[in-house]
Amino acid sequence: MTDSAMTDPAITDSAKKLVLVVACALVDADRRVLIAQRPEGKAMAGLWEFPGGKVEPGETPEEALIRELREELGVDTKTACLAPLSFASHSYENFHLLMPLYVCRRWQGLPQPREHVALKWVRPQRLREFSMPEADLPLIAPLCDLL
Ligand SMILES: Nc1nc2c([nH]c(=O)n2[C@@H]2O[C@H](COP(=O)(O)OP(=O)(O)OP(=O)(O)O)[C@@H](O)[C@H]2O)c(=O)[nH]1
Repeated sequence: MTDSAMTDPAITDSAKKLVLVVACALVDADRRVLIAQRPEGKAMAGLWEFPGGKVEPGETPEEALIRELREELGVDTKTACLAPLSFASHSYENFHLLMPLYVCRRWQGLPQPREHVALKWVRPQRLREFSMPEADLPLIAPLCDLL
């Protein structure tokens, strides 16, 4: 590594693995957003996140999100019901997260916490009262603006 690569944060950041994760703000009729609490034993345990997960090879982001919503919450939706809102680009210690956030207002089924400890419907203005992953914090303002 050159001297400049060791001191320039842009260059050192680019050495981190880029991880593509899709996330979704499910929005109910009262304009509340669904957040889910991460279980013990996982990184960032106890934090409240938007449902979603990593995009697997061969999947579009929308396919990945539809799969994750089914696996994590037991709800079904389709691409036409997923509206891109914003994205997070955040450097964690071991990887750089790129996370598009979609809004979904139409789905089938009642969300169940299949992989999380708990689920909560929250008005976007109250999201700051919950501990969320650092990457998610800039996503709160666009949700407040929208809802
Ligand atoms: N689903 C989701 N993941 C988020 C959010 N914010 C955030 O930093 N992440 C990070 O993005 C990654 C999500 O990938 P994941 O859900 O497939 O990974 P995981 O750690 O739960 O499990 P895994 O690595 O065993 O698959 C995690 O590192 C998670 O901490 C968020 O709002 N929603």
